[in-house]
Order: sequence, then C-alpha cells, then structure tokens
Amino acid sequence: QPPTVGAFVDADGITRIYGNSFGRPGYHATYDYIIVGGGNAGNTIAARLAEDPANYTVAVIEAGSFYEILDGNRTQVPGYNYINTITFPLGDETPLTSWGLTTEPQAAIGGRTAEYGQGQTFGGSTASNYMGYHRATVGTFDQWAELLDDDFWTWDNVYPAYKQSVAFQPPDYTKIDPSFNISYDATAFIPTGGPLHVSYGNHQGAYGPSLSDALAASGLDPIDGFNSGRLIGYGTATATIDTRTATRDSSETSFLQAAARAGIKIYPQAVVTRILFDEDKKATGVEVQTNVATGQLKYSLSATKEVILSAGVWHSPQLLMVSGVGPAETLQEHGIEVISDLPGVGQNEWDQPVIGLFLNLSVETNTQFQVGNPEVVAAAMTNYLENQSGPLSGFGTGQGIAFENFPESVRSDFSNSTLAYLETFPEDWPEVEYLPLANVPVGEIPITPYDNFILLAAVLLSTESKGNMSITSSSVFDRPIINPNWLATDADMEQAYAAFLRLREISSNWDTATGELLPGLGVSSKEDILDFIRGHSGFIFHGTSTCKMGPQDDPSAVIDSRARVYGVTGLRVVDASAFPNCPPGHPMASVYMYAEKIAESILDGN
Ligand SMILES: Cc1cc2nc3c(=O)[nH]c(=O)nc-3n(C[C@H](O)[C@H](O)[C@H](O)COP(=O)(O)OP(=O)(O)OC[C@H]3O[C@@H](n4cnc5c(N)ncnc54)[C@H](O)[C@@H]3O)c2cc1C
Repeated sequence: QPPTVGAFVDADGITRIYGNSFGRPGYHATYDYIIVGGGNAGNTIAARLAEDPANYTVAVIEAGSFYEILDGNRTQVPGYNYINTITFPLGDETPLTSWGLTTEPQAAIGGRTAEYGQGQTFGGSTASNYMGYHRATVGTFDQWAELLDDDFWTWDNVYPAYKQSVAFQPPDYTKIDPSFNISYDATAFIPTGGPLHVSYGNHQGAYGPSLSDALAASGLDPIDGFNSGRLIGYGTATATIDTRTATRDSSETSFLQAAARAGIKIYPQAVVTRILFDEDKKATGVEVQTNVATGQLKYSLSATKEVILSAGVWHSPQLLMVSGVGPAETLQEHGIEVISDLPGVGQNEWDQPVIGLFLNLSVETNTQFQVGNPEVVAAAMTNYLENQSGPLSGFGTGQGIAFENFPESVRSDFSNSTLAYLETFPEDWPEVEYLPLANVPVGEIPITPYDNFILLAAVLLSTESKGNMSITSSSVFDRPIINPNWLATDADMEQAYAAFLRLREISSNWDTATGELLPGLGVSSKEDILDFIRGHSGFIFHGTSTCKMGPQDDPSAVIDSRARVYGVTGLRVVDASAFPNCPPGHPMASVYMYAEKIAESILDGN
C-alpha cells in the first residue's frame, strides 16, 4: 500500500501518520518504561528499549520542544555554537533551548554568579553544547569498576558500548584542506555503529598546525585521536556533526528519530512534576504538566516496568527530592513526605573550571565572521550553503586540543596535600586539557572586523572541590539552588595557577600568536594572575554526580552500579548525574555510553 501524504509505511508494513509518535497530553496512558527527560541519556536509553528485539512500549517526557523549530540556525549550524552556548566568561544569552539556570554567588571567584548551561529541548544539552566528542581513559573505567565492585564498568566492557552509538565519518579532504592530514585510530569505530554521527566537521581552523608545533615545543607528544581510551598528548578532536548536511547531530536527530520509527511516544513541553510511588515504594509512574494555550493540563502516566530519570545534573536530583527521595531534613523542611532518606542526593557535584588567554593570531580565525566583516560573512555563508563547508560547518575547535598531567616545571610548586590528592587519580587520567576555541562571544574585548583572535583555554580535570544543589520548595517549578563551588580549595587554585603558566608557555611557543589581549602580559606577578583567575575563570557545564552511583555502604551513594535508586524499586537514574565522578574531558560521549550500558543491563534482566 503506497504511503499517503502525511503518512509513511513502517518496517512492519503498517501505515502510520507522522503525528503517531506523539503522546496525547491530558490523557492517562500506560507504558512499559517512562523516560523523564529527552536529553543526551534519555533519548539513547529510550531508543534501545523501544527497538527490536526489546520492543518495549516507551514514552519520553520532555520539558522542552524541538530546537530545530525554536532556534534553528543557532542550534543546527555548527559554526554558530558560540552564540548558542553560554561560554567563558562573557556570554550572557539565554537561548530559547536553555533552562537559564544561575548559580549561587561563588565565594572563591570573587562572589561571581554564572549562568549554568543546560539544554531544554529534545536533545537536551546535546542540542546546545559545543559538540566536542571524545571518550575517557582505560584507567578511568577500571577505577569505576573497582569503586563499584562491578566488572560491568571496566574499560574492556564499556569500550564496545562507546563504539555501538557511533557512525564515524572520516575527514573529507575535498572540504578540509588535505594538509591537515588528521591522524586517527580507525579501530575506535565500527561499521555497524550508530545512529550518532561523529566526524571532524567540514572545516579545520588555520591555526591548528602551528598550535600543534607549539604544543610539541611545550613538551607534549602527538596522539592519534581521543577515542581509544588514551588522552594524554595533542591531536584533533571529533565532534557530533553530520558532514552530509554539515549540521549538529544530537540525541534527538540520532536516537530519538530512530526510536520514533520503533513506535515510541513522545510528550513535548511536558514537565514531570513528581515521581509516583505505591505503598511498597515502587515507582509506578509520573505526574506531568503540559502547558497549552488553554491553560495547564495535569495528568499522570503509568509505568508497568520502570521509571527512568534522565533529567540532567540539576533536575534529576531536584525531581528525586520533590518526590520524597533525598536528605530527610531538607525534604521535611519543605513538607515533603520522606520515601527514601538519601543524604547524597544533590551532593558530590564534579565540575571542570576553565581559565584562558585571549590571543591575537596572524592566521585567520572566526573573529571576522563573528564581528560581521561583510566580505568574510558573505564568503562563509556561500561556502556553507553551497558546499556544506567553511567555518560555519566546523565547531570552532579541532586540531590542537591536548591533555596532560602537569609537568615538573609547574608541579614542583604544588603542596604535598595537592600532590597527595592528585595521586588518587589513575595514571592515564590527565589533570588538564588545553582547548583552542575560535568560536567565543567577543564581549568586552575590543576587536575590529580585521582582527583574528582565539581563546586558548585550560580546563581543570582533577579539581578537589565538589558542588551541590538543593531545593527551595516542593515544586519542581521553583529553580534549584546551584552551588558548583568552583576553585574552592587550595589544591584547585594551585592547579589553576599552574594551568595559567602552561598556557603562557604554550602561547610563547606559538609562532602565529602575535599578542595577548586578555589578561595581557602586564599581568605577571603571582598575585595578579590569581586575581585574574578569580575574576575571569569560566565554566563549560560538565557537571556530574549529583545522584552518584556507589556501593550500598557508601552513605553518599544514591544509586547502585546498575543505576537503581536505593530504598525504592522501579526507578533508575540514567544521565550525567549518575556518574560516580566526572571522567576526564568532555562528558557527552560517556553519557551516550552510560545510557547504552544501562539499557544493556535492563535487557539482560538486571
Ligand atoms: C553549553 C554547553 C556546552 C557543552 N559542551 C560540551 C561538549 O562540547 N562536549 C561534551 O562532551 N559535553 C559538553 N557539554 C556537556 C554535555 O552536553 C552534558 O554533560 C550532557 O549532554 C548531559 O546529558 P544528560 O543526559 O545528563 O542531560 P541533558 O542532555 O541536559 O538532558 C536532560 C533533559 O531533561 C529535561 N528535563 C529536565 N527536567 C525535566 C522535567 N522536570 N520534566 C521533563 N523534562 C525535564 C531537560 O529539558 C533536558 O532535555 C556541554 C554542556 C553545555 C550546557
């Protein structure tokens, strides 16, 4: 039977209308699994549970809508990520696809507050992030397995799950200048992987080769990419860009669309206000509120098997708390009946502060596009629209990313207690990442349409201070109190200072770096540099672990090694909040992997 307009024939030969993927707001319905939050992890686990051979009925409830509709250019076109994301330290935009969360004043950085980026849309933070995709290290996961006393998490057992998500697109040298000659380990990917496209984009910044030389001159060695369980060295990073269209691939364009074909139901603009439990403390469903023009529709949805909480680092613990799972004292203060007293809910937040130098370069970056040089803008637009290439098709970084453990030249100044803290990490866990960012908001820096500038950032990956969140009421609509505690210990400030010195060393070895715009070489005493760090450190929204996975005898653990919430049944947490710690570097790839692994565990009956 041929498809009619507005309908398609699915793999089983059934004609479905396109709207058939949507749940009906306001009406009670029952599914095997209810996923709270259609973000990075939520869409991934939803797809795996809905597709063959599992074939479970699955609903995904998402507070936001579709970013392609709400904010298309800024979210889909990779080169616009500098206006879509909120970045170091100057951005102040709240795009239509973000929650617009704000932190408490942060004492260690001069009492500043910051907007904490979190996607509010199908795709979640994968729809509004910087798109950098890389995996963590062998030692990171072998340590997870030890910590959790569960071999399910060893590197050998997570590596296949990382590969399973990804359809890799090798560099296309008809679009990227062949002189970039990108080195990568092809065994990190499998031909049967997918549905998420990972690539180098169709553009590499001209600064890459000279920055690589500078990194080599600063003592780093080259590495064949960051997807094989090794990070230390410099190389070229991959990103979640589908090179066929030169657009962002998110968990929505990849996993959710695959899940729609498997018959999943989605609820857009639907906020889960509470998880429902029966008298045996089994999660039986969720209370939902969908905002429609006529008012607010309130309804409940039931889960015959499980509720899976994938609402992200700040909202998963918030939802647990308003539903009666969390620190008893806090819940009682807000009149919430305690179902499971778990003091760790909202605690243990890991994060990665950023410091950086703004540099002038003698080669072209994206500055002239950003500040509106008319010829550059016209060329970039034409290149993107006609060839899916040029700066708009890249993510503003790539070649010249590096990871290292602080070398002796700066490490020798660390106190014994800092050194002892750093000893607790696996050997292959880098302490710092260097990240060239050609796409950053220009903000306070005086730039003309003829300049080329870049932010050379250092991301601290082994900070000691831990953040936390709490609630102000029993309503999910009252924003959570967010306190990342950035740079709050001496060990963190020592590392920030060391990272700053390394950035200065790398930039002094960088032939095409012609001047330091911020802070400027006048800032040179230790005191002035620490003042600069306090005034200008930034954040890249890599928060994790507010519902941390841990053994039952760890009083701060919220879930067991298969993501099941302690003290109740039928409820798991599957998102970045569930990590026992934040793996070194950017977490998105590990969030996809983590969701793959918990789906695997569920399908195995665990
Ligand atoms: C601006 C920015 C840039 C970043 N850049 C990178 C990068 O380049 N590389 C990288 O690896 N990582 C990056 N990250 C981090 C990474 O994107 C996140 O760590 C990761 O995607 C989080 O996944 P998640 O599943 O935990 O949460 P999310 O993907 O945020 O999903 C949570 C979802 O739950 C929904 N939700 C929340 N509460 C409710 C509710 N009550 N009812 C219904 N729905 C709800 C949200 O709207 C959201 O869609 C960045 C993050 C940000 C914000």
